[in-house]
Amino acid sequence: MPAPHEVPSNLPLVLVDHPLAQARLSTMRDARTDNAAFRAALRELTLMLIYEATRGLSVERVPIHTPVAKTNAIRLSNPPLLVPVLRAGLGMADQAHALIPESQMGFVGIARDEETLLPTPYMVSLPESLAGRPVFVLDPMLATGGSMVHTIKLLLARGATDVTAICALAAPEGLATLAAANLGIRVVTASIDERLNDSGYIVPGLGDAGDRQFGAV
Ligand SMILES: O=P(O)(O)OC[C@H]1O[C@H](OP(=O)(O)OP(=O)(O)O)[C@H](O)[C@@H]1O
Ligand SMILES: O=c1cc[nH]c(=O)[nH]1
Ligand SMILES: [Mg+2]
Repeated sequence: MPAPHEVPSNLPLVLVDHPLAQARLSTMRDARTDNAAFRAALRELTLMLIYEATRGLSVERVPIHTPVAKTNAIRLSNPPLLVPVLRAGLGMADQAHALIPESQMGFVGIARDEETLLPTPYMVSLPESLAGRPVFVLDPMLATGGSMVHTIKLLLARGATDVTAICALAAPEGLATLAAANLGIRVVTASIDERLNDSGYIVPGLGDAGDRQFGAV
């Protein structure tokens, strides 16, 4: 495993360490934050993560008139498919869609087995072909990396070649798993935390991101 904050060299990573992003993440980390405030902080953090993730997307120029003169409008020429990983990724979906309203959305449902820590998929709703389309996977937590690797393999099997994993926070172990899987993706996250504990939770982390938003199941 890499030491904390060491990023595997074959895994492009954008660390969104802006103070406003760190403030929202701190609200999410605080055990006193209730479900509603947690959801609000995740929405706001998602705005900043998507802002950074979209920075390099291709754009096209379309002639328009302002009230004063002719100019070129700029719009995304190939908007990403948004793929929230249920449940916890649902809390990022609306905000991402609000920022990129022309995007389509697919869905993947995975629950981690808390004994084995292996991903247990229960739902896939994705377009047949993803060739030529950027894809943003939305999941607040990258812990062991098992759920993210499973999701990305579903996307690659449909022809995706441009995948970005967008996470509120990531464990070094999960980044190492992604790098070892060599899937050719990039990661956008607001934090690389210290480690996983014996139960597979991110430390210091924020607990169970699904439960913190929607209640325990
Ligand atoms: O990297 P991993 O070790 O696979 O863990 C990360 C997964 O755990 C959480 O989901 P969880 O399984 O708790 O499901 P939930 O969103 O329904 O709570 C989280 O949202 C990720 O999908
Ligand atoms: O810390 C963790 C690890 C996996 N999933 C979560 O929701 N939190
Ligand atoms: Mg959960």
